[in-house]
Parts: sequence; C-alpha cells; structure tokens
Amino acid sequence: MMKEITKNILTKVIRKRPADSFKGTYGKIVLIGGNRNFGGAIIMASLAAVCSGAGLVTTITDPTNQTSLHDWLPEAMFVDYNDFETASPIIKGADVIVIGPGLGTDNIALSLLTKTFEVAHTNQTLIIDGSALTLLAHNHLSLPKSSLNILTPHQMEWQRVSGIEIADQNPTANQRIADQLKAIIVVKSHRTEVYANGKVYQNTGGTPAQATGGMGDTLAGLIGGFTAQFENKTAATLAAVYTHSAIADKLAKKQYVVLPHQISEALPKFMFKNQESKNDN
Ligand SMILES: NC(=O)C1=CN([C@@H]2O[C@H](COP(=O)(O)OP(=O)(O)OC[C@H]3O[C@@H](n4cnc5c(N)ncnc54)[C@H](OP(=O)(O)O)[C@@H]3O)[C@@H](O)[C@H]2O)[C@@H](O)CC1
Ligand SMILES: Nc1ncnc2c1ncn2[C@@H]1O[C@H](COP(=O)(O)OP(=O)(O)O)[C@@H](O)[C@H]1O
Ligand SMILES: [Mg+2]
Repeated sequence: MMKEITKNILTKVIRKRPADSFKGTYGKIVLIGGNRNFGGAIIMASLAAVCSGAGLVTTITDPTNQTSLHDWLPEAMFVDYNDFETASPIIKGADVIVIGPGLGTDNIALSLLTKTFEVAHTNQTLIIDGSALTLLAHNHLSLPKSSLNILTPHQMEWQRVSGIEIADQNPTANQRIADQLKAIIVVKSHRTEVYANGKVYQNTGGTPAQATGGMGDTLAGLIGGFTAQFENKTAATLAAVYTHSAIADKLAKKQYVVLPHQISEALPKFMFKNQESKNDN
C-alpha cells in the first residue's frame, strides 16, 4: 500500500527550536561534490542545507568553486576536495554527509566516494546523490554498513543503481531492491516516491516549473539539513521531499519556472509557518 506524503508531516517534523540551544544542536553537515564544471550543483545543495537550518555546514569541493561558494554563502566553510587529509576528520565528525551533487565521475570523484564510504560510521546519515549514484552503480560499490544511507536517484540513476529499466520501475520492483540495499530510497519524478522501512510513500506535490538543472541538488541539501536537525530520519526525509515541492507549487502560481535557489531562499519562512507549535497548541 502506497501512503501519501501530505502537509501533516511538516508539523510532526519541524520542531520549535529550544531556547537553550546552539549551532551544534542543529547538526554538522558536510557536502562533497562540485568539480570544475559542476560547481553550481554543490553550491545549490549547500545553500539548501544552510537555509533549512543546519547548524554548521562545510563544503568539500574543487578549489575553483571557493569564491563563488562564499559569494553565495559566507555561512559555509570550504575544504579543497583534493586534500583528503584535511577533509577526513571533518567528514568523520559530521552528523550528515551529502555526497554527489556535481561530483563528476573521474578518478578524484571515485576516490573521494570510496574514501568517504570507508570512514562513514554509526550515527551518521549519508545522502548519496547525482554522480555518486552513477559511480556506485558503474563500479559495483557496496554501501557502507554502519551509516544510515539515503539514496536520491532520478529515474535514470535509479536504473543504473537498481538495474530496473525506467519503463519497468514500479513500487513492487523498486521495493525489492530498496530492501536489498537496506537504505531509504527517494525515487525522484513528477510524483516522487520514498521507500523506507518496507513502506512506500508517494509525494502529493510538485510542478513542471521545477524541471530545471539543480532542482535535485537542492533536494539533496534539504534532506541533509532536515536529517541533521530532526530525530526521526525517515520522517525528516518525507518532510524534506514535501517541503521542496510545496514551496515550488506555491511559487509556480506566479512564475513560469521556479529556480532551485528560490526554493532555498523561501525555506526559512516556510519552516517558520509550518513548525510544530504553530498547529499543535
Ligand atoms: N549547475 C550544475 O552544476 C549542475 C550539475 N549537475 C550535476 O551533473 C551531474 C550529472 O547529472 P545529470 O542528472 O545531469 O546526468 P545523468 O546522470 O547522466 O542523467 C541524465 C541522463 O539520464 C536521462 N534521464 C532519463 N530519465 C531521467 C529523469 N527522470 N531525470 C533525469 N534524467 C533522466 C537523461 O535523458 P535526456 O535528458 O537526455 O533525455 C540523460 O541521458 C550530477 O553530478 C549533477 O549533480 C546537474 O544537477 C545539473 C546542474
Ligand atoms: N515535472 C515535474 N514535476 C514535479 N517535480 C519535478 C518535475 N521535474 C523535475 N522535478 C523534480 O526536480 C528534481 C530533479 O532532480 P534531478 O534530476 O536530480 O536534478 P539535478 O540533478 O539537475 O539537480 C526532483 O526532485 C524532481 O522530483
Ligand atoms: Mg540530480
């Protein structure tokens, strides 16, 4: 049975911030990706992570992206993705790792992915998106065993990872592979589906105004921000998927296209309106 992802999920997940808290309360997140050509992808993912309230964000990327990253997002820290010695302790110390947006599929990318899989540990959430999914499939890598893994494929990436042709992708077939992978799988489409703990959830929002490069990179950063802050990781993933499309639907009432960074910019107000105490009291 497919369950619908609706607005109800928001107030269950987006909690009121306790007064006695600091940036560490809201999670340390690292985002790994952005080669020379795809810097925008990791910047968009990082923007979503910061705007969704992650406490401390570090972006590990090609050094050619450093200036534009800080131009968009002075809140993010930067580490050169060629310098694994510096990156390694930061990756190990993170609550959430997002890997793949704009990572590319060259040797640096593969080496970063395998090293990240090696250091990933218990109590970490690992979000695998974009090029990291393509690398995972093409190199027959195994997912790390101890971290909670969340995969965010579009339909072609899911074909690569699962072996199920796009035309044959359906809840029964997808569920079987999701069970084997022991991961939360977000299969993105115009009606995104989430496979988690033996259940299937279908999103009820989303608009073709979202069909723009970077929209999935933004979702990966948003899932990162939500899982960094909120306890129940399945619920946080569902709430992130819903939030991403609900903001787009709202903007699309007055815009022909919705740009990924506009979703991130709308997050603080959207989360304010849809937080716990707003409807629970
Ligand atoms: N500004 C930046 O830096 C940006 C950087 N980006 C980064 O680029 C990297 C590569 O990611 P990618 O998704 O662009 O390429 P890939 O994995 O080859 O998939 C495309 C192939 O699959 C096919 N396809 C079929 N169904 C599909 C579906 N439902 N959804 C999507 N595709 C579908 C599709 O068919 P076609 O469109 O040709 O008909 C095509 O043949 C990755 O790291 C990403 O983060 C982008 O985010 C853009 C902005
Ligand atoms: N027609 C559509 N209706 C609803 N959502 C869409 C539509 N087209 C794309 N999206 C959303 O946009 C995102 C695209 O992700 P992805 O293909 O990974 O983009 P990118 O890698 O360029 O960032 C997904 O979240 C998907 O659900
Ligand atoms: Mg993508």
